[in-house]
Amino acid sequence: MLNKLSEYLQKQLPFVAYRKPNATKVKAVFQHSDTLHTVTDFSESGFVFAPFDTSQQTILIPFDEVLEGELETVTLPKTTTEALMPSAEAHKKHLQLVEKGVEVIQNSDIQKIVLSRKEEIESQQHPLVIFERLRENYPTAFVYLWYHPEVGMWAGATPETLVSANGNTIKTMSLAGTRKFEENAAISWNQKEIEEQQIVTDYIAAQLKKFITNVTVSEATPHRAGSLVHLCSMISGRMNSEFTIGDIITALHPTPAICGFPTEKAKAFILQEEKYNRAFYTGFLGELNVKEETSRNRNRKNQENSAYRTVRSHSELYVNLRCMELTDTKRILYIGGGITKDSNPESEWQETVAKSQIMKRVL
Ligand SMILES: C=C(O[C@H]1C=CC=C(C(=O)O)[C@@H]1O)C(=O)O
Repeated sequence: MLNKLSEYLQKQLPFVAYRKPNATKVKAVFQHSDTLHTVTDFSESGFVFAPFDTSQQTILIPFDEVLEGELETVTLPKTTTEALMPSAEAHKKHLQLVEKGVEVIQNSDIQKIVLSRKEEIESQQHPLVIFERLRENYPTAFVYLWYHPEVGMWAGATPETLVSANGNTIKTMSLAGTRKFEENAAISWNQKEIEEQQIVTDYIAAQLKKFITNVTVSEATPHRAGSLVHLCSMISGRMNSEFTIGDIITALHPTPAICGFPTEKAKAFILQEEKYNRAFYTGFLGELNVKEETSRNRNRKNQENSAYRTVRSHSELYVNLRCMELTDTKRILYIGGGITKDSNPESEWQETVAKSQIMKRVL
């Protein structure tokens, strides 16, 4: 598989390689042409790559060729930029952005806004080395390397599921609140963190109730993401048969975990005040409508074995967090955090620094 990935990189053809949370095998999807396929209503089948702002194009890499297996080790030099600190100017800019966010929240009905920044690092660490080290460092994350010649190259290790659908069974999570992970240390989550995660849970549950009769929400528990820990609730249910995965995706994205609440007002603030294009950061990605054929007996008592085939579809989508864009000479990291009325700008800055180290560690 390594040779094929190198060949696709060299020929500048679209591909995606990914490793699912807690899996050992890598999957890779290779597109046989350099056409730019886009998604219109999520009835398509392929690997989807969606931006934060849905007025921009959602890209699809069709399943032209899919390989699955162990990936050979990349024998190229490995460096790290973990100790690299952002500039004083970036610090000041982020503090100002967060202060503005807190002020707007305190003076309006907005409860939460997720504010972010990007950080450019001069690095030519090879994409396949980045992919390998993300896999080594973050076994419980969804780790990927994605490329399309007309769009660019992205890599990441995200802890967050947007939605997984197996037939009509829908599962998702509400993830928010961030602390540094410390071995054997019990975390006492503060009111700000509990609230920011509850906003996400309530929103997701309310949105899903439009399509699911019995929505189940688990208690919030700590969810480790490399050197960080978040608060996480699992949310699930069975989608009523008149709806599709497209309805669920459209209702969920962008959740308050990466945008804010109320959605439209938070989004308007982000688009106006962040002053940069998030592009695919805080968008989502993953397998869309993978078709699985199963054979079943029409009648179990019937020894004649009149089997019939059913096609079941499954999708597994993740929120594009802890990610970077790879250009020829730079690695551009995207990082953010949830702001509420109680946010402390300096702590929010520190949180983005801690999140950036997830990526710097492998550069
Ligand atoms: C927006 C990001 O994280 C989100 C997901 C988990 C915890 C978050 C937080 O604590 O603020 C964010 O909502 C990011 O990592 O860039």
